[in-house]
Amino acid sequence: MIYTVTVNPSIDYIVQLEKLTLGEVNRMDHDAKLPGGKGINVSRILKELGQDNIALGFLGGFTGKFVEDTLKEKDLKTSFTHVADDTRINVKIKAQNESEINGKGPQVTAEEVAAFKKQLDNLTSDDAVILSGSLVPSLSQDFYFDLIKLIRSKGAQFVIDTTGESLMKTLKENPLVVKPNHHELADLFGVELNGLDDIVTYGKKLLTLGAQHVLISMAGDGGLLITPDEVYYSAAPKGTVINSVGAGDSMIGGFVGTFAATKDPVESFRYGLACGSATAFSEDLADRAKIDEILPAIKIEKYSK
Ligand SMILES: Nc1ncnc2c1ncn2[C@@H]1O[C@H](COP(=O)(O)OP(=O)(O)OP(=O)(O)O)[C@@H](O)[C@H]1O
Ligand SMILES: O=P(O)(O)OC[C@@]1(O)O[C@H](CO)[C@@H](O)[C@@H]1O
Repeated sequence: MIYTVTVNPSIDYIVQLEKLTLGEVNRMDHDAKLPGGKGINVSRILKELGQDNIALGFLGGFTGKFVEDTLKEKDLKTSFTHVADDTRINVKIKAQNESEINGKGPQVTAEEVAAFKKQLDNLTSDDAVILSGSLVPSLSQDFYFDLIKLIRSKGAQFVIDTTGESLMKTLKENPLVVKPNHHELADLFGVELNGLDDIVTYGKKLLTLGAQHVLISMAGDGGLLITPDEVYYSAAPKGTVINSVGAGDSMIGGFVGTFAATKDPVESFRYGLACGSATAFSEDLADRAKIDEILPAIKIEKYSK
């Protein structure tokens, strides 16, 4: 089974207007309320790909109820730990450019954390856990790392979508895949990356440090897959970007869901790219029809310096 963990889910409140003027009353043209949070987005893409999975994490209050009800309507399997405080609302403003205001998230008590962790007690080597998104304020920065040690002690695989020191620290536990974008990769090593050669050089360091596969996403410039044997590159397919929120999560969902089914990293990369772009070209996350429409446009080539 694949489990996703969204410690800090959200309602994503997407607001569209032609122009945002700070300090004025602005009127929106269109809005949408979507269940959000990185792990939840991964779960939704896995479901589109027909990959059985269970979404875990913390949900609370009327906002948490909205998220849970919406996921149930979409027939997703969930097993959230309920908390007293409200799940956050993240505001995504699409105007002249895209701006996001993400909430801090609810307080989570020690009892709630213990109840959540119990769900990982029965993991086996057939399972994979995808940990994604920010932590809530009451949790220590070591929370993910402690979970990873628990997951690895059961022989299960893990994937973590995080950045900076938290990512570096987890590499020695051999994540199935890591997916920094090219800016995050540069920040990770405190360098400026000029072009694909530089990106590959630093991406390979993540393999050396312990990742099993490295995906580097580059938004409209496509992506790279680095395996111990080869490096692959694909440009992004052309299309009209409608809402790129969740493109990175979709890429992870596409990769992990396909890897679980095929164990083929290149095929997984193909689906990762298609899911990422299909989400960028959709109002909400990609659905299966959009993913299938994009797949033929993905052209992967071996990359050599
Ligand atoms: N403008 C775009 N056009 C085509 N494909 C895109 C575009 N933006 C994203 N994608 C696809 O989605 C993948 C992931 O996007 P991106 O690099 O923006 O991830 P990210 O930085 O983790 O995104 P986010 O945090 O917004 O989810 C890209 O590698 C690409 O395949
Ligand atoms: O605040 P975090 O946890 O880093 O990111 C949360 C978030 O921006 O990530 C998803 C897109 O990747 C959205 O659904 C959600 O609002």
